[in-house]
Amino acid sequence: MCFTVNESEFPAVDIFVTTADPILEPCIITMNTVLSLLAVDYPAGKLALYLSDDGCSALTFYSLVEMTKFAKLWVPFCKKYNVQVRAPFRYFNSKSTPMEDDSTNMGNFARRSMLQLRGRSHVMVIQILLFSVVSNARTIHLLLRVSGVMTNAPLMLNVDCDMYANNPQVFLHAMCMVFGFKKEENYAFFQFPQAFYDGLKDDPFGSRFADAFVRIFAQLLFLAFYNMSNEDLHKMFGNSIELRESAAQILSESNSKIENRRSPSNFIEVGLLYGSTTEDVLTGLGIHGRGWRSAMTSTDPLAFLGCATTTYQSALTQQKRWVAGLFEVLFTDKNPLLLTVKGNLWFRQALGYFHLCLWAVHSCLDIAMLLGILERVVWEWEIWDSIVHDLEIRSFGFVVCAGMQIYFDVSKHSASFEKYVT
Ligand SMILES: O=c1ccn([C@@H]2O[C@H](COP(=O)(O)OP(=O)(O)O[C@H]3O[C@H](CO)[C@@H](O)[C@H](O)[C@H]3O)[C@@H](O)[C@H]2O)c(=O)[nH]1
Repeated sequence: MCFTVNESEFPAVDIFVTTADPILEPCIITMNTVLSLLAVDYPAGKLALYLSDDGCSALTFYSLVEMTKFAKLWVPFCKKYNVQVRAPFRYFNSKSTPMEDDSTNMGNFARRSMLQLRGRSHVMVIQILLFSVVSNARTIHLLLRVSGVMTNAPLMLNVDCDMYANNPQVFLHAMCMVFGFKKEENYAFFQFPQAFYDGLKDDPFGSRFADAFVRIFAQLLFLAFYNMSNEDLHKMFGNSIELRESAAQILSESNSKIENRRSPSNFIEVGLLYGSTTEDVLTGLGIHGRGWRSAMTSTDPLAFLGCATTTYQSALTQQKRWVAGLFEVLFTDKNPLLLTVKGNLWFRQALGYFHLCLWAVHSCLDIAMLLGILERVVWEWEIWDSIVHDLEIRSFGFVVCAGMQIYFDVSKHSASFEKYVT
C-alpha cells in the first residue's frame, strides 16, 4: 500500500536526551547528539528536545548555550546541502573530507556556507528547570511530566546522550512504522538496534554485542507511542495552554511526588517502571504484558550510533548492572511467566524475555562447559579413556549445546518483535 501524508499532518515528537556525568559522558558528545537530532529531516515545528542533566553540571549548561548558537547555522546548513552525517564531530572527521586542497576543504566549505546562511535560522528557546533525580528511569519519568505540560507530543523518542542520529531520515522511518500497520493502535513502541561507531578491534569485551540475538532483545532505544486519543491525553495532562500558566505549581508537585515513587509497588500509570536497573526492559515487559505490541526496524545507514565501552572495568560494570537488573525483573510482578498467566504476554514472548533475564545464569553453562573441557583434557592426560566416560562427556556436551541452541532459536524466532528491514 502506498500513501502520502502532508507534512502538516506529521505528529509532534518530544525527544528526551539524558546525561548524568560530564566527565564520563563528555559534553561535546552530548551536544553532538543534540545537534544531530535537531537536524533530522522532520518539520522543525514538530520537534521539541528536552535535555536532562542529573549531574547539574555548569559545563553541560554552558555547552548547551554555545551549542544553540552553532545549531542556528548547522541545522539550515545540513538541510540545504542534504548532509548525511549530521553529528558535527562525525561530519568534520569524515575520511572522505579532502583535506589537501583548501578550497575544497569540507570544514572551510561548511564554515563559508554556514556564514551565508546566518539569519535564516530557526528560533530556539532554552528553558532550565531544576529537579533532583537519581536514575535514568526517574529522569525520563520527570521529562514525561514536564513535556506533558510544555509540548505534550503524542510521540516520544528516548536516546542516551552518546547516541547520535546517524540517519537523517530516522523520524520518517519511524513514522512509517507508527502508521504503517493495519492495527496501528495496537503498537506501543518502536525500536532501532543499538549500534556503535567506535570500540576496540575484535570487541574483546563484547561491548558491541555483535550477536544478533542480543540486539533483538536489547530494548535500549525506543520510540514510544502512547496510543492515547486526544481525549485521553486531555484527561491525563489537561489542556497544555492552560496548564502552561500553572506550570510552576504542577512541576513543583511532580517534583515532590517523584521522591515518593521509590517503591516499585507505587506503580505509575504513565512512564517508565521502577524496580530494576534495566528499567527499559521492565517497562517493555509491562507494555507487552498488557497486550500491546512493538516493532523494530534497522535502516541503512543505521538509525543511531553510540559509544561502546572500551575498558575492561567499564564493560564489566555495565554488564554487571544489566545482568543484575535483568535478573531482578524475575522477582517483580513483571516476571514473564507470571505475565503469560495473568497478563497478555505471549508464551513465546515470555520465553524470549526469560532468555534475556536469565543472562546471569548463562555463566553457569559457560562454567560447566569450561569444566567439561578441562575434565576432558585431564582424562586425556591420564590415558584413562573409558568408552563409558567418553559417552558421558559427549552427552554432557550435547546437553549444553542443545540448551544453547534452544536459547538461540528462541531469541531468533521470538514473536516479541516484528522485524522490518527498510
Ligand atoms: O542517574 C542517571 C543515570 C544515567 N542517566 C543516563 O541514562 C543513560 C543510560 O545510562 P548509562 O549509564 O549510559 O547506561 P547504559 O548501560 O549505557 O545504557 C543502557 O542500559 C540502560 C539500562 O537498561 C538503559 O536505560 C539505556 O537506555 C541503555 O542504553 C545515559 O544517557 C545516562 O546519562 C541519567 O540520566 N541519570
